[in-house]
Amino acid sequence: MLSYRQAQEVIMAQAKSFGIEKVRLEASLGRVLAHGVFAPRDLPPFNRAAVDGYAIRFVDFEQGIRTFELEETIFAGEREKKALLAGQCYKIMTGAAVPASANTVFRREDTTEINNQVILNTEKGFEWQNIAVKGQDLKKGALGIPASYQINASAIGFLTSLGQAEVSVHKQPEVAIITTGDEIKAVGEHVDAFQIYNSNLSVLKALLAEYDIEVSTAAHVLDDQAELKKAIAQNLHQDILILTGGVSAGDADYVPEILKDLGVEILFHQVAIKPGKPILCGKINGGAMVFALPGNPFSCLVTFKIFVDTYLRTCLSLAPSPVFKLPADFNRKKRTGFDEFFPVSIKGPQPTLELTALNGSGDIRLGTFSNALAIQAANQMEIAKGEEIYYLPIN
Ligand SMILES: Nc1nc2c(c(=O)[nH]1)N[C@H]1C(S)=C(S)[C@@H](COP(=O)(O)OP(=O)(O)OC[C@H]3O[C@@H](n4cnc5c(N)ncnc54)[C@H](O)[C@@H]3O)O[C@H]1N2
Ligand code: MOO
Repeated sequence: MLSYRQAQEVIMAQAKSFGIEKVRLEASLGRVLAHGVFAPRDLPPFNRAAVDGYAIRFVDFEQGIRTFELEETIFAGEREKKALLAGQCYKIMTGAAVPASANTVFRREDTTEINNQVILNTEKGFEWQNIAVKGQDLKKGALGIPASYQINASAIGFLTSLGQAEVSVHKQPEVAIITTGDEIKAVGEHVDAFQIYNSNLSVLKALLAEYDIEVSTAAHVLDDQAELKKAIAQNLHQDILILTGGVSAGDADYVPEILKDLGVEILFHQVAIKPGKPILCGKINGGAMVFALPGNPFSCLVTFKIFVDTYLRTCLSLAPSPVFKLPADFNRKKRTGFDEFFPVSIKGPQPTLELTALNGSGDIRLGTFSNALAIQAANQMEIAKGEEIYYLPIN
């Protein structure tokens, strides 16, 4: 049986680009830049006053001048009318362009203005004080954001400042989800005593939405071999097909056989992890990468995070999800020789990982009260309180 890292290698070797497209900047949150974006001009584009105050010539200050003639007032977006002469100052507002004749700004609080005279009440001052100098953030022609950057709110702001109305991003894959099981109902449908709601479908849609991926098909199929075969066959042309349930050893666990019958090449079936051992991953020539995730809700979440995520990130040219280390504030023993994943919360001013209650992989609370997935390595049979362990941020 493969370890999850070996399985990730197998998945990464299958990664491919889904192409490149241009999207409006407002619609680009979560998308991954296909090309670097360069600065079309210096940023800031002018010497910008960083405070409300008075702009002077630093040479005047050096020569001991402390009282200045107020020459004119400059608001943000305005150009000055005259250059400063010795002993003169501008009143200037935050965000306004500091004229070329000035190179130091004093805060309003450090001055007294009476009858067009401005008196400095401080002996501290330096050249370019309180000025964001033209090009200090980014020089014209310099790389602003590199390719393979996943666009977040800050980047939307940055790209707007770079004057980008649209950006080239990696195309999203076409993704289909098929959930299986006679016991599964959609919310709103009547549920009998032995039936449950289709939480896996909602979880998978939400996990894909983090990449701004909207699923193209979402179907639920009963444990009926013919129906399941039909539904799978209809979706093998997609870029990614995600199934949940029906991959382990039960009498109604038809997924592996059906996939083989339909010509899907099985890349691996079962990985040495808990939860999520029954996962199957396959691919059809010229068609879908297939992930058959275990039906248990937490297994479904974990296997998405470890495997589907790895595939998506590699295809979209993103680096693998980062893994971090913090001390555990609990003891934990494990019986399997597998890598085990369990929900934890990062807590406290000197952060530690705290266990989140979860009654096994069927617990419908999933990682709701956690923000990380801790990893107990295969060979680490016991975690002692205080020991540093790896975790993957989630939520
Ligand atoms: N004899 C064995 N039995 C099981 C094994 C095994 O190795 N040998 N593996 C166990 C593990 S581990 C898991 S995980 C499950 C995986 O089972 P399946 O992927 O075949 O899934 P199902 O049997 O269809 O369902 C399992 C569980 O999950 C619930 N489920 C299914 N779909 C959904 C959904 N869309 N939303 C919410 N919950 C769902 C389902 O009702 C079951 O309770 O197998 C173990 N058994
Ligand atoms: O190991 Mo299964 O994936 O939890 O219940």
